[in-house]
Amino acid sequence: MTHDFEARAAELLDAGAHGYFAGGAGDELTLRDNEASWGRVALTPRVLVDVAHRDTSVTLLGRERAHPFLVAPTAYQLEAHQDGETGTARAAAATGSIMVLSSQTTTDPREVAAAVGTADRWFQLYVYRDRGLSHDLVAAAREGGYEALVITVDFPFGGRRERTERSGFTLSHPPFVDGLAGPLSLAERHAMHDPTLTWDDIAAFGEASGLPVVLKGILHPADAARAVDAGVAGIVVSNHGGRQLDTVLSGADALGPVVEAVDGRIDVLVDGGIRRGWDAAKALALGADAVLVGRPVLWGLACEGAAGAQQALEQLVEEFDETLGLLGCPRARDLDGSYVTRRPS
Ligand SMILES: Cc1cc2nc3c(=O)[nH]c(=O)nc-3n(C[C@H](O)[C@H](O)[C@H](O)COP(=O)(O)O)c2cc1C
Ligand SMILES: CCCCCCC(=O)C(=O)O
Repeated sequence: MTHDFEARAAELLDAGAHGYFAGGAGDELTLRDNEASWGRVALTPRVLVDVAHRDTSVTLLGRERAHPFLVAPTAYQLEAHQDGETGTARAAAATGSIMVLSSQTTTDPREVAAAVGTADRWFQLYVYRDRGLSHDLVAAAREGGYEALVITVDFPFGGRRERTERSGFTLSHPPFVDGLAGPLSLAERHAMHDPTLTWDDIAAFGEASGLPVVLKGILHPADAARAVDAGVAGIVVSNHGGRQLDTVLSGADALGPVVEAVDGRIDVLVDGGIRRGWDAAKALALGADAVLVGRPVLWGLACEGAAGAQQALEQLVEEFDETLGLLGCPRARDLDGSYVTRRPS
């Protein structure tokens, strides 16, 4: 059970690493609301529908995928378990999930790719002040056969992560990027991010990489519309797992207006607080094309390496399939607003 992994990981990980992985920004109101807000969306099932056979597949960036779950990019996975990013990639491959590898990976993107052959993989890009460094990361991603570039746009600089600071997190495994930039302290690592990044910079990375671009960290419908105009292939509605600005809107609450603004012109993904298969069904009913999952995979990895990460993903997919059946909507593609109701607050 993913909740068991969460509890066990808190015991297994040292306090520093656990504080970093689990923590959010400020008073962690958004961190808590990320999970709570899926609970405010109620499922409204239909009955007497033949659900003997269910189809969990969705289409994303023009390709059919077995189910709507992606592994969210999370940094420093060797701090969670010796299987690290390679273990997570194996788990993703075994479950037909797209792995999104972080720019702050502790394993060379090409090594991660080599461990999973032709399995689907995307690369998450941080645009650093040193643009050459970001272009070097893109080059490594290209060599590793990553199929899309997920540019994170909600990190002009790091949020106020008080739990991480209190926990005394330090890195014992140097991130891959340190091999390009030199060893960095945590403060220097924060300072690498480019606070001058604007819409004008996005196209350059798309053109240089030749890969479809997905912008991660959109909450405002006006930014979603701007992303469509910028020519990207998709967006991720995300508040970075509650780790950037506390009290911002949850993914679940931001999704509807964003979907409306995008109006089907590009793919819309969402993350934050998705812990159960039925949360993903709600996301699709509200108009998302797919969902990303961060901490549940990390907790599985921390407890049992690649096998634990795989178990966490398998549980989500299984629950999603069951939800389609019990909801009376046997095809994931048919989920729409008629299957959800906002709980009165
Ligand atoms: C420990 C940790 C590290 C993260 N590292 C990154 C990262 O390197 N790049 C990025 O775009 N997002 C990063 N995120 C944010 C996740 O991609 C994702 O948006 C978030 O975790 C989703 O919420 P969830 O953990 O509730 O599923 C990180 C999140 C966590 C918890
Ligand atoms: C320590 C600064 C870099 C953090 C990059 C990873 C990340 O996005 C996170 O949320 O943590």
